[in-house]
Amino acid sequence: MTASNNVHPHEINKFGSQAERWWDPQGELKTLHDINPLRLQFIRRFIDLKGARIVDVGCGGGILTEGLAKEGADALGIDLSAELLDIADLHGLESGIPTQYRKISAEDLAAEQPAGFDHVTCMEMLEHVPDPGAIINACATLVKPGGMVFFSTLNRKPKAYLLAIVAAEHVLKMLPKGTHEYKTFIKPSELCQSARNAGLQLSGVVGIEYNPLTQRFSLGNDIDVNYIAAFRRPE
Ligand SMILES: C[S@@+](CC[C@H](N)C(=O)[O-])C[C@H]1O[C@@H](n2cnc3c(N)ncnc32)[C@H](O)[C@@H]1O
Repeated sequence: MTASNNVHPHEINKFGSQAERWWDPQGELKTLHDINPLRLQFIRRFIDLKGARIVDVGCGGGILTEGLAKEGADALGIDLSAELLDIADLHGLESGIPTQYRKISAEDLAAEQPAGFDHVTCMEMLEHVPDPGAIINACATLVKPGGMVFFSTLNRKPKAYLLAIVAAEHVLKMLPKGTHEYKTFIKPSELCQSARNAGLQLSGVVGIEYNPLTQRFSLGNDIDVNYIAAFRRPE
């Protein structure tokens, strides 16, 4: 599979159609807003963001990219949705937080700038592409030796089907219907195997847990649903 066809156009259109509501913290993307501080908290366990050159792969409207830049990173967000990149740019202008965005695939950026970044983030994106392994390879190429790569995704477990699709999309309506497809979810063992094949070493993994009573997310040991994994590219 090449970079140009490692994309589901319907996924790009689906997320692009949500562009105008992307930055509404109570809107359709509320979950991404709610988990963003937790993602940053996990990332900070491994790296110093200040001055670090980071590429955020599949950045969407820039929720994480801006969060990284706010903490002093030199952050570039890449995505294939022009609508989302426009919204990300616009939000950056409004917030005054300096960020850059480009419409380019991870694979093409990796060919253009191998080892061009101190660290790489790729959150909630792998389950939306035909060949996640190719994205993992590209991320491993983009990072400098000694740098970290962070992936988050959904675990292919019945519990994730029940919570991330049945509950979140249909019962609690936290996410728009059709956001996720169970068969695209990725087991931590599969993510680790692909990352190992790409030359990355696992440094840590954490679950993002949801408590329906408090309606709050937290980091924890339960990786059955949504999880973040940190990998290092050896020197
Ligand atoms: C669920 S959103 C996650 C956005 C962002 N990473 C976050 O977590 O805040 C998935 C994003 O992946 C992007 N995407 C899907 N396929 C892609 C591809 N092949 N290359 C780059 N971005 C892609 C979509 O346009 C969308 O912005």
